[in-house]
Amino acid sequence: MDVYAPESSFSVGKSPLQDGNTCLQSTTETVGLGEGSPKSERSNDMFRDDIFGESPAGVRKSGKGDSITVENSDLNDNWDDAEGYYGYRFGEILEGRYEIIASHGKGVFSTVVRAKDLKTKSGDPEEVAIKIIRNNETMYKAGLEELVILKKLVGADPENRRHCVRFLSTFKYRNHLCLVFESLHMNLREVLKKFGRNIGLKLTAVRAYAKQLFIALKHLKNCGVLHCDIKPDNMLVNEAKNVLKLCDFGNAMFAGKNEITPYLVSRFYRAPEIILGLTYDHPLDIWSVGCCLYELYTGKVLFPGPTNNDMLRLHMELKGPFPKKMLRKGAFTDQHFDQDLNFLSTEEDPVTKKAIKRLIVNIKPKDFGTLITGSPGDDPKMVANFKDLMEKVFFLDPEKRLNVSQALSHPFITGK
Ligand SMILES: Nc1ncnc2c1ncn2[C@@H]1O[C@H](COP(=O)(O)OP(=O)(O)OP(=O)(O)O)[C@@H](O)[C@H]1O
Repeated sequence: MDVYAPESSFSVGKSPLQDGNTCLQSTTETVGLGEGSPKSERSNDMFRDDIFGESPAGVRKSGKGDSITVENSDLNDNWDDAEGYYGYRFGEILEGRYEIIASHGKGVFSTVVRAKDLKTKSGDPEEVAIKIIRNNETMYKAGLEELVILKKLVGADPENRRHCVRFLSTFKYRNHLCLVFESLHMNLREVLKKFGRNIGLKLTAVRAYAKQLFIALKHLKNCGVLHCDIKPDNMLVNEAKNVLKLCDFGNAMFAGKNEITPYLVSRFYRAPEIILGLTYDHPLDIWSVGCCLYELYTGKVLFPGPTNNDMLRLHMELKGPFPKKMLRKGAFTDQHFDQDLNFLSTEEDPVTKKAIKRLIVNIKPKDFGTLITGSPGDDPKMVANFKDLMEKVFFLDPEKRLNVSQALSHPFITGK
């Protein structure tokens, strides 16, 4: 299989019943939900709120959106709400060119709208997505950083084959930085909700998405970019759901000497090197992709820790104790381990309700096989290959973790 070959159509749900739409089993483009494709459900998704770090509003590098109380920089701008989100209207034309037709979603950092580009080269209107950054100095600056990364990624992919959402242009409108992208249909959190709640997607769909994600990661690596916020919410698919693109480069940074912070990446998808305070690099994104692939296949979060300390315990319950060498290098190791490098679980005393530390020794790793059992109809060889890929992605030590080139040539991806 040519890993760079475009994807043909496939169905995503595990069974016709579960899909609630028998069309999903066909290989035609009627795979979508048809009329009234869902507007993003992100803003009222309780689950989504829970995946952020200890900090209430998630983590943005350079303080971007990290529990920031946003002061509207210009209270005379009565088109903004109190939090600096732009109060757009349907039918409104931005930049004399983009007519807003629907909403795509809302994040900590922006509102994303669907718009018609009325000034295309061909003369036919085309749909675009416009990310309207909140009117706030910190977010504006962060938006400019995102722009630098987007330009780098698009410049290095002239043929649009690397599965990163296509950045088209930028403009400033009523004090908001606006980023224009190709418009996609829905994010994978929504796909999972619609087609795979609690039971996940078909392994063939997971494989197709995995391949495209690794192509995106390879592109990021070639450009020296770390995404730092890979999660199903930041993966978009087209209407046929056979093309996936990575989006939201708002946390992305160039690899190199970056600030050590225990809250980078949404918590469930956060690699152990981040939590322990080691230097980090491309393997951190591989870890997040691994968490997402497991979640896509099973419909369940692999490491649903409510705190960083719980996350480390869950990591060890799957993979066994951390290598001592790794722990010795961590800037935050002493928050979670004693002097002899035994794990200290932070728990609530049932009587006093105060936080106490409990020493945990002899943590035994699980066999990944018990977590991935395969679903009826799955090719056993493909299931075995998937397990093997997962085992290699979840090396606690980032230096031993599967790298993106190895991932692209892994039998689960190549089918060989
Ligand atoms: N090009 C696009 N096409 C379709 N939908 C999109 C597009 N870009 C973004 N969206 C939708 O808008 C949501 C928010 O986008 P994005 O993550 O870039 O914004 P954000 O403000 O940085 O959010 P977050 O709070 O997650 O960091 C996405 O999860 C997705 O549902």
